[in-house]
Amino acid sequence: MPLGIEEAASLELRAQTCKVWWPERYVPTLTGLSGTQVGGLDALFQSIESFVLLSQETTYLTSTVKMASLILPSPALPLLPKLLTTSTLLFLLLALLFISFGYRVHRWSKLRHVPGPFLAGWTSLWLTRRFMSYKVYEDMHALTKKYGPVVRVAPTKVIVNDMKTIYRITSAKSDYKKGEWYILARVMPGADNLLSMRDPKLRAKRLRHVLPAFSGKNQDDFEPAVDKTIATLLDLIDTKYLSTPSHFVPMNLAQKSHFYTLDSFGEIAYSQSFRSLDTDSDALGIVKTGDETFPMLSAVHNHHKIFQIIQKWPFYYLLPREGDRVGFGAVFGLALDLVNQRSREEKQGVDKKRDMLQSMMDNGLAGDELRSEVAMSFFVGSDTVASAIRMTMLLLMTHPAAYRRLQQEIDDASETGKISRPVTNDEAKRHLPYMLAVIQESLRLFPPSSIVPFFKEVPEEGDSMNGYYLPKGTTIGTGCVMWSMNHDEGFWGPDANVFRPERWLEADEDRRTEMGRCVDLIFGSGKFVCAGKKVAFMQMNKVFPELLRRYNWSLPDPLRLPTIDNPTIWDIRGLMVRVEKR
Ligand code: HEM
Repeated sequence: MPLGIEEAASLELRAQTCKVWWPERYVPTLTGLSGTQVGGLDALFQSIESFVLLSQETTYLTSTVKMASLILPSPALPLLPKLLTTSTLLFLLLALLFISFGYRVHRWSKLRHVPGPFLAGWTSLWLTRRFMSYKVYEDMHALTKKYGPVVRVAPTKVIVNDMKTIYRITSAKSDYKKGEWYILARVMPGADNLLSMRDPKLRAKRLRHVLPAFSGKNQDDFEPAVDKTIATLLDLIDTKYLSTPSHFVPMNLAQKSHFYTLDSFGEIAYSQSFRSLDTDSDALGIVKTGDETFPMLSAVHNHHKIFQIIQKWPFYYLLPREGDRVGFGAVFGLALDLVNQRSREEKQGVDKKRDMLQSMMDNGLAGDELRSEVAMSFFVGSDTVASAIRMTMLLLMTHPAAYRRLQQEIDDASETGKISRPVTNDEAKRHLPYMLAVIQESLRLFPPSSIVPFFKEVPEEGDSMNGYYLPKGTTIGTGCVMWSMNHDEGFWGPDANVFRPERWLEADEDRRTEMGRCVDLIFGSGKFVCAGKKVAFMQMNKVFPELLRRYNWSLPDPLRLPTIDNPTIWDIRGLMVRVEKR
């Protein structure tokens, strides 16, 4: 039977996802085993999905077997064949089920006082389904509205929708640490990066190696690198994508914003562009790798253990590796090339570059540790800001009053010489207050990583919050509540869901600070705060003035509006815009 468009698109997505995780060299074998290309990969994908869903159940079973092995003493082993009659097997099965049930009741009872959906207290699959819907941010909002600030979302997991509590548990002095979830951020098998590293002592050491690179202390200002990329972006638009009243040239703004953040991050971090804007293509496949992996991540946010399993023998051999032409393997290869090239230059006595990579090397980072930081940075350093830029532009194009006011502010500042061409970060911060309000308001409405849970682990002695005691072994999702906190009518007022940058200018200083603290949380906070926050704001502050003073932007076709999903960051498909020179 012919496939419908949606079915075909879903199968294609699954097939693509498989290609990322099972690089090209495996795909022919897998498809050969199972017949047609898409059908075979689809079947494979379904088994992966089932595997993911069952992994949690496997964990229970393992615990059950461990408990059973304590009950069955080892001297009984030689007698085992005699004991294995049908009735003893049946008895053992029942005993296992009983122990398993007991284990679940015990686990449920630890957090029974915390409100939440009934099923969530018994099985992790409830939360997994929410993650896989890509709408977990809305679900978390609905839950906190119904149950209050602390909600149980899985047998050992809660979310907390309270700004003060989140600041407290993430503060430098708190004993909370990153939960096992963070292993999902281990981009390179076997080598942790700053984001995936959980051990507080190792993290403190890595921070010393890595943080100076992000803060820009050891290198030239990052601005020239960003200016260079903006010039390439404007050049691309001027030469290829300008529409006129009689001639429409569609431009995919979602894609170009990602090219901009990727290339400017390349310049800042490695003194070289990734040539996406130059070539107007995802030249190194980094964008594609991220886009294909994120849907997969949403299935495992609640099943990090599966990652621990596949990073070990024998699954290890199936993982992507340098030398692959696509997927993560290709990205590791790129990380290796960048590091090797820099080491060669060092040996040849080439003048030291003053970028992030050099700073990390000068601070003692080398080998796999360095490569893992580089590989991770391709994703954290570009996807999030690209998401913020595309959502801001979409909000502006759909809110003409805000759009006009911002364009006017930029025009006035240009005419009076308050901002130069290209605008500096400092000028933007001092002379474009409405633009800063637009950015804050856009980040508030669409926090870039609003479905990512960033689970934190309650300390050994447990903790009490908002009237609930949380014992050791509980983890708290501090990320996937960002949408909820930033759409809370109690905090933001009845127009919490409305894009209204003016709220930032109308508020008095105390209130503005409080609002800023709430939005700030989308970057994490305290000892877990995003290392690239300054870089992210600089990339945004510098690009909007250039885009708006030079061009007019609009959505050309009201019948073909873009579709928006959130399989980890905001993904807008079909953001085809009309760009006209002013
Ligand atoms: C709008 C843009 C961005 C947002 C919303 C964002 C958000 C976040 C969040 C929520 C975390 C994790 C916090 C936690 O563990 O609780 C994080 C970590 C991190 N981010 Fe960002 N980020 C952005 C841009 C960037 C950029 C541009 C870079 C690189 C230049 C970057 C580098 C990092 C790094 C290295 C970490 C790990 C920090 C650590 O664990 O100590 N981020 N970010």
